[in-house]
Amino acid sequence: MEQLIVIKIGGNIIDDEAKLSSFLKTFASVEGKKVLVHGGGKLATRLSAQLDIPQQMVEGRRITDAETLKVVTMVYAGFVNKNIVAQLQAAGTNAIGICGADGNAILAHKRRGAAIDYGFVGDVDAINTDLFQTLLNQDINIVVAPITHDAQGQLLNTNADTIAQEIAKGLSQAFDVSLVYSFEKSGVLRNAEDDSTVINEINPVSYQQLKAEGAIFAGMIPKLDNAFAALNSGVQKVIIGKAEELGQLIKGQAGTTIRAEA
Ligand SMILES: Nc1ncnc2c1ncn2[C@@H]1O[C@H](COP(=O)(O)OP(=O)(O)O)[C@@H](O)[C@H]1O
Ligand SMILES: CC(=O)N[C@@H](CCC(=O)OP(=O)(O)O)C(=O)O
Repeated sequence: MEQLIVIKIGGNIIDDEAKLSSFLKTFASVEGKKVLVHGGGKLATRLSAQLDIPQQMVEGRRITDAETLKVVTMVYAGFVNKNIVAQLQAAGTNAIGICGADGNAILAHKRRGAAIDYGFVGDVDAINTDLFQTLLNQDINIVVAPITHDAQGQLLNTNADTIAQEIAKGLSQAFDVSLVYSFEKSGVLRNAEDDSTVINEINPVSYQQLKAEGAIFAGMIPKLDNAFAALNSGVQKVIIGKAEELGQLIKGQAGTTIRAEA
């Protein structure tokens, strides 16, 4: 099967003009079919503060009220998405920027049954694989913002790590998919403050141990949960590592490789 790389770019890189620009140049030079998923949570939080809209995160998920939904849509599906596409055009690679409502790319429903009310947060129901395949077959890179829709006119906010996992999973019938979570650190670290402590491989058993020891915490927990979910649903390879090392990550020469079995 033909290869497809789904790459998620972390919030701290999005927030750093120089790092983002360098990452996008590397991304543009990667051969083959690619999807880039981004968020922009830090910028959304900053803009909300400027607009006096209080923000609350629960387990890495933003409680999204009606005003916050407007901010995140403007930030993710607006500035961040279009800035990335413009930079990819400048780097000589064609790209199209979409959110989940565009071309019915990602259908979701408002989260239900949770102990707390997350507001306009969406859980994914379906990826429009035909749309992704049509664009990829035209050699157009797809840049995806983490805003979904429910087909009833409601936009929803969905975590970007989850969007990357769902796209990777959805396209794994048609492609041999590698999923790369790139962010500001060198991989999953034994000591989250020490970039020299990269763990080369993680499996479900070592994951539970590292979590129990407190070595894996915060945003890394949902990231790894998404990584295992992808591997258990047909995705061939999942790698977590440094955005600056994208080339090596894709070749499996850097970062942390996630394994479905011990
Ligand atoms: N063992 C670990 N190794 C690396 N990062 C970790 C670890 N445990 C927790 N983290 C935290 O997880 C964060 C990454 O999660 P998150 O901020 O959600 O990702 P992203 O940058 O992709 O949006 C890191 O910035 C780091 O603070
Ligand atoms: C529901 C939910 O939490 N959505 C996320 C989407 C953005 C995101 O995931 O961005 P980063 O990857 O930059 O953190 C949020 O609004 O923060």
